[in-house]
Amino acid sequence: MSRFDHRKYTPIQPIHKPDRRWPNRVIEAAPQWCSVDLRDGNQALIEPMSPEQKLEMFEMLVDVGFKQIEIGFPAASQTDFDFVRKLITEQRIPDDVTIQVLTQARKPLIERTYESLKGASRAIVHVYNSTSTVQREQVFKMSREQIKQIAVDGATWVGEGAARQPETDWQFQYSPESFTGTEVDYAVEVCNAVIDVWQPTSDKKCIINLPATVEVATPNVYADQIEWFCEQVSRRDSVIVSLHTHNDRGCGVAASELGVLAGADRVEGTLLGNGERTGNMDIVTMGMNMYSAGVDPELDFSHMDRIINVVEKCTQLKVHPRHPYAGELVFAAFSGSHQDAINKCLAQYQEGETWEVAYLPIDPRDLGRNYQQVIRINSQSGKGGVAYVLEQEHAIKMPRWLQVDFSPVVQVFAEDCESEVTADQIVSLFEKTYIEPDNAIALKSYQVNRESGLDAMQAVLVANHAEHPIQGEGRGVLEAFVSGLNRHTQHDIVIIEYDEHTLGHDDASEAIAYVQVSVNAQRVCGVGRSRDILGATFIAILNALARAENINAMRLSA
Ligand SMILES: CC(=O)SCCNC(=O)CCNC(=O)[C@H](O)C(C)(C)COP(=O)(O)OP(=O)(O)OC[C@H]1O[C@@H](n2cnc3c(N)ncnc32)[C@H](O)[C@@H]1OP(=O)(O)O
Ligand SMILES: CC(C)C(=O)C(=O)O
Repeated sequence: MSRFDHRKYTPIQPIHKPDRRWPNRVIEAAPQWCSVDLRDGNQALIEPMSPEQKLEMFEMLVDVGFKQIEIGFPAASQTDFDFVRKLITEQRIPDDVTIQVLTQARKPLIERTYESLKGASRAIVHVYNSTSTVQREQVFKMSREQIKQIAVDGATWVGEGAARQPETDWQFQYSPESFTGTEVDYAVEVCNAVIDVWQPTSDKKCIINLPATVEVATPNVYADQIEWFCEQVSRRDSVIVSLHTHNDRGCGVAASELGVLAGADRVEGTLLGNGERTGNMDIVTMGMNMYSAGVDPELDFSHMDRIINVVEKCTQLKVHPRHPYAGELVFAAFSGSHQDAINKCLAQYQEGETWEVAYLPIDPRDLGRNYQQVIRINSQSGKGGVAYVLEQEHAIKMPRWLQVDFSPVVQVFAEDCESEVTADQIVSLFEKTYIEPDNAIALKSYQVNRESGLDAMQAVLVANHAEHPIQGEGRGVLEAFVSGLNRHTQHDIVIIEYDEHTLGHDDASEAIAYVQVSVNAQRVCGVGRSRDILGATFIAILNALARAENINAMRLSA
């Protein structure tokens, strides 16, 4: 018998709410954000953060723009207690930032919590107890009334503690922990009892935080619960409804997004989603989802690499390379058709316009990334990507016919090395293929005379350590050069395509010339580089000829 048996599990029963309104809404403004990196994030770590790490994280959260930060569970450990004290006594809390601390609904813990907060100018005291059926029946082994009483007692002790320290501007927060596993009418009943104790007003609101402590259903079920709660809770205009979702089913962000549509005012989460088990809902993703829809998240993620660096350092967990908006690979395109589309869209994009670039939901530069990291080359890449890399990294603007010619060269190389091909490897492949082919024929000197519209040219070529003087005529220098080559080599060389540009912007810049020639009916490309554009073109033709000779083992005749 397999142990893999889904009949062991039962689905969560959604609430009946045919009048739901949230599906017709869109998010148009940022919710109040609260970072719980230093509490829920911290409590889930293999090694909780050191005081130095906590401070570094706190300062980064402030810089990102959080106005509410849950800084710990001061009654739980001396480290957390001391950290709260440090922030307060060293006056490290900016005037527009409110610290929040968590406590169980137990009197000694609440008293210790207030002790940690002495001297704070403002603080949110967050008290919780579990209300779900599983916790009531199996953990606490208490009735609904008894569980409600824990909440009411907790709220009372929180109120009393605040009254003893009137110098601080207090706000109270209550979480019916495991809300999503709680009958929603019972959750409202418990929260209303807490609200009755605290007597909030529209000027002095309390926060009711509704956690998906463990994510157990699709996000629409959570949204229905939130909308229903918002309709039923007492003193709605005096209550800030807050969300706290986890990611057990991979929908933590979606649940918070739908919860906001359903009427919530506030969202708790962590940067990049660290937290218990699969993590807390990721505020970077939710904020950037808003940003990419043209809504100001009121958080600044422009220095994403700093955020990643601090989060990785403090959590000792690596950010996944495919993590939304932040991962190393999320703006990288390896596949040919994606590169082609990105390349074409970026070429048309003008600074200041609405962003519409295929395959790039946002402009990577907004997060401190650059376009160089966008197009990356492996065996799945196409000509556009390779051309993009050469242009970005080395100012080489291959004409389309050369892109077509070069792409298979890179592909074979990528297949052979079975890994990503770097920009340096691409440029050296390019040089080896077109600029420095084996048995290259060098241009030692040349001279052009123009008389009555006819160019006569003489040049000295060097191949296999021997000099080869050539001379030719034509209605243009290139024709004259090719006629000299044809005469000397007995080949039939015809220029099919030609392009050139400078590699820089000053007089000292080199020119680069690209040619496609037919050598005895075989098409072959060559590239030449020189301070002199004419010389660059002759070199390009000679390199094409050398490549044709290599292919056919022909040799320049004496
Ligand atoms: C979903 C969440 O993330 S909630 C936050 C969870 N975070 C943490 O727990 C991290 C910090 N916690 C701790 O370090 C410890 O739990 C402490 C120091 C706070 C308390 O430790 P202990 O006193 O050993 O108690 P413990 O946490 O094991 O709790 C068990 C007891 O408290 C009761 N309890 C648990 N939670 C609560 C609560 N929120 N309110 C009231 N009582 C509670 C339990 O019923 C149990 O009672 P019992 O001893 O009579 O059976
Ligand atoms: C204390 C509460 C808000 C919590 O962390 C949770 O339920 O996940």
